[in-house]
Amino acid sequence: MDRERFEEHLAAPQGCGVVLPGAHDGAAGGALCGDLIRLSVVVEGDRVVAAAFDADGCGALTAAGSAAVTLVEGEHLFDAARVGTTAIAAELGGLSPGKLHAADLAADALHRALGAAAREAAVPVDSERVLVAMSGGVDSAVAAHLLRENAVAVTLELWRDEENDAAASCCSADAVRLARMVAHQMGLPHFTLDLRPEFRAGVVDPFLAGYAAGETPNPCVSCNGHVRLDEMLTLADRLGAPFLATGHYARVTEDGLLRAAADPAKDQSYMLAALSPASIARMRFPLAELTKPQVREIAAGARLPVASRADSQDLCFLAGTGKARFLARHGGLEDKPGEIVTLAGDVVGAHRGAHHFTVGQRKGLGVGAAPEPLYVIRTEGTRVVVGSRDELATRRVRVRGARLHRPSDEVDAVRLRYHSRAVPCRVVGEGRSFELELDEPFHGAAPGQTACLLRGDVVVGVGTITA
Ligand SMILES: Nc1ncnc2c1ncn2[C@@H]1O[C@H](COP(=O)(O)OP(=O)(O)OP(=O)(O)O)[C@@H](O)[C@H]1O
Repeated sequence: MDRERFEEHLAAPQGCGVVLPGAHDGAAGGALCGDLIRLSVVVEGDRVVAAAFDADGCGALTAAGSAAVTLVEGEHLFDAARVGTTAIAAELGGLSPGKLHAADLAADALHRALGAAAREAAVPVDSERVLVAMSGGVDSAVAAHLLRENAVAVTLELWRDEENDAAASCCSADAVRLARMVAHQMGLPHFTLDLRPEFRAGVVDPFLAGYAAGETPNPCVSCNGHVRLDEMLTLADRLGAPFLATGHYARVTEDGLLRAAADPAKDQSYMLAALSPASIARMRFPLAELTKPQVREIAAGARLPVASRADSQDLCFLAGTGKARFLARHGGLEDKPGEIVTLAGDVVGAHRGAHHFTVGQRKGLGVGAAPEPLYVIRTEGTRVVVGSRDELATRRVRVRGARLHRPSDEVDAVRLRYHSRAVPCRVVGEGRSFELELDEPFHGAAPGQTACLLRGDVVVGVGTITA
C-alpha cells in the first residue's frame, strides 16, 4: 500500500463539494453502513467533461470519491465505465481489506451516475458494437466473453426489496457488483441502468393486478417483451451499438423470427415470445447453439468467476420473499378463506385464499380421500373448483391480446406453459382475440399465461390465455 497517493487525495480531494449544473448523480451507502457518497458526472456526446462528489463518512470514502473523479474526468464515456473498485483502489496506492468498502461505494455511486448519464449520451455508431446484457449469472457472462472484442456491458437494477435485502439498502445489489466485476475483468465498459420505476409500472403492477383478477400472469414474458429489452435497445442506440446480446438460449431464423434453441432442455424462446420483429432484428443470442454444460465449460476455461454459479430459479423480484408474502405486501392480496368445490358443486375442502392456486395445480389442495387425484379447474371469486384430470383437459383455448407475425393459417402448434411441450393446433377466428383448436387435449391452460404460437419450432405470434 502506497500511503502517499492516499494522503494526497485526502488532503486535496478532487471535485469535493463542487456543484455541477446539468450533472447526473448517483448515490451509494446509507444509514445502515454509516457511509454515504454522491457522485456527479456531466457527459457531453461521448465524453465525461466534468465530475464531482460529496462524501459523508470516513476519510477513506473521501479519498475514494476523489480517486473516482480523477479517473473519469475528461475521459471517454467507455473508459470511465471501465473504472471500478480495483481501479479506484489502485489510484489510492492500494487499500487494506477494511478500506475496500469505500472504493466499492465510490464505484457504485459512479456507476449509478454514469448509467443515468448514458441514457442521454451520444456515442458515434460502430457497426460491430454490441451491448451485452449481464445479469451476474454464468450465461450472460459467457455471452459477453464470446463477444468481448466488440462488447459494452449493461446490468439492470430492476427491484430492490428494502425489507428482505438489508444489504441492498446499504450498498448496491450484489448481482450488479458481480456483473460489473466480471465485465471489468474482461476489460469491458460496464453500465448500470436503474429501471426500478419502469419495472414496477410495467411488470410488477400488472403481475399484482393479474393475481387480483384470479389469473396466473407471466411477468418474464412481458418484462422481456415490453420493458427490459426495449430499454436496453434504447440504451444501445445512445451507446452507438446496433446490437443487443443476452444469455438467452434461443435462435433467430433467416427471416427474422425467434426459433427454439438448439438445446431443447434450455430453450427460452417462450420467454422471449413478446419481442417484436423490429427488436428481434437487433438481438444476438451467442448461446443459441450451445448446451448448458458447454457454456459452463467455456466459463471455466476462461476462468470467469461465475463459472459455477447456480441458475436462477424463481422470478427475480421474489428472491428471498416467496410469492404469497410478496402478493400480500406489495399487492394487498391478503388471504381470504373459501371453499374447494367439485364441478358438481360438492364442497370437498377449504382453502386460505384463491390466489394461492393456479389452473392445473394438484399439490397443496389438502383434499384427502378422493378416489382419484384432483386438480384445480378454475377459481371463481373465493371458490376453488377442482376436478379429475379428464375434467381438466381442454381442446379449445381462448387467447386475447394476440400479435401474429405471420398469417394465422401458418400457426400449427402452441406452447401454453413455459416448460410444456408444443400442442398441435389451428387458429379459429381473426384479430387480436381468437380461439385455438387443439389436436390433443391440454391439461392446465391457465388464464394469464402466455400462448406462444408456433410454426414448427419458430415463434410466429403470441397472446394471453383468457378464461
Ligand atoms: N438484471 C439484468 N441486467 C441485465 N441483463 C439481464 C438481467 N437479468 C437478466 N438479464 C439478461 O437476460 C438473460 C436471461 O435472463 P434469466 O433471468 O433467464 O437468467 P439466466 O438464464 O439464469 O441467465 P444468467 O446465467 O445470465 O443469469 C441473461 O442471460 C441476461 O443476458
